[in-house]
Amino acid sequence: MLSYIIAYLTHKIMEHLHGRRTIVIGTRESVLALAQTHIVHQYLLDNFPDIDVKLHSLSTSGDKNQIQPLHEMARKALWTEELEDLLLEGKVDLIVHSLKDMPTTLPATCQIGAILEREDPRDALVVRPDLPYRSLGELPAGSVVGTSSVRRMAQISRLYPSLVLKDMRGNVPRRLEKLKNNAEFGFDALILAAAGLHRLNFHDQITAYLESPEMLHAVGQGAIAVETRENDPEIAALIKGLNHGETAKACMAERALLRKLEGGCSVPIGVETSFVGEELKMKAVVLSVDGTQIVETEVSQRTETEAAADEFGREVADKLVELGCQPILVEVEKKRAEKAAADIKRNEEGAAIAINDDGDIVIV
Ligand SMILES: NCc1[nH]cc(CCC(=O)O)c1CC(=O)O
Repeated sequence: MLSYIIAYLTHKIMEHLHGRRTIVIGTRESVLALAQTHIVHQYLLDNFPDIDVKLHSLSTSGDKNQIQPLHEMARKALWTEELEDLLLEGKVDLIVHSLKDMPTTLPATCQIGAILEREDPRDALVVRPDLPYRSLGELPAGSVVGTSSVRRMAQISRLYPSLVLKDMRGNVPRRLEKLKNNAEFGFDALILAAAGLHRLNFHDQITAYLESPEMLHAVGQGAIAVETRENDPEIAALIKGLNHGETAKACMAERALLRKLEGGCSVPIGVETSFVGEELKMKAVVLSVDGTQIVETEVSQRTETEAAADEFGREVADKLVELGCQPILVEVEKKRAEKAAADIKRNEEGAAIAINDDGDIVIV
């Protein structure tokens, strides 16, 4: 902690000596991360012409081959914590993230400073261009669907048990390439977040949008978050205008739900939220990994503040517990623990763990 403070103060003094204010934005290096960062960068340039804005991009542990040795402990935070260190040291002043990739609990003294207006939060189906099928339901038995999200897998297995789910990794453009190269990779379709495809101008690749009751999306999907230091009024003032009230409230509610249910392990949880006037409506689902067990609910509540949204998310979590989701959570946790034990053994023989699309932990 002391080293952060010293690094931060040194940085501030140097800046003072140089006169003009420079803001540094921290980001991952993926094309999607850079496209999202560009939105924030442009906003700052347009609204604060007297400030210099620089980018500091980093290939985070989560990005590097998307594979980590087990001793590194695969955690969702692998995507975020190296950038958070830079933030606390004052080497960057704000970080632009996909909210979906952020853990529900942030390090002390970091906070979400703004959440931008949500892009389309739905998942999208991309069918290989030479195939005629237009929906998951049209795909013939045995078709191979690529995704590495347990949430997507569980929901597809439940409705379409004859489809074959196969892990698909890599950044968004790479996944689209793998889909087209059937001879080498053997995929017939893949599922990606619509938001990522839209932001990279891949609208024309989308075969169909998936939504409830077929598929609920991940918590925070489609939203961009700006992470800042707590007690940094200067940066807070610069980014305030980026916050979109309804998106922030909907996402706070989703994150509160997940925080209450996840208990440290990754569970197939899907959500769908929308504002109808001042009423926030939330659909939420908890599934077993194979999709055979499901608990779902839909609740609406007047939600005027972020604190109320947080409270609402926790209430929806309680409702899911009342409806009996606990055995599913316990089962998922048990399987995870068994798998972890087996994998420690495998790791001794050289296996590794990786982080998938929704920040879940998988062994490869
Ligand atoms: N971890 C991958 C990730 N993180 C955010 C997005 C898409 C953009 C978003 O959901 O906001 C994606 C790719 C995907 O799931 O297809």
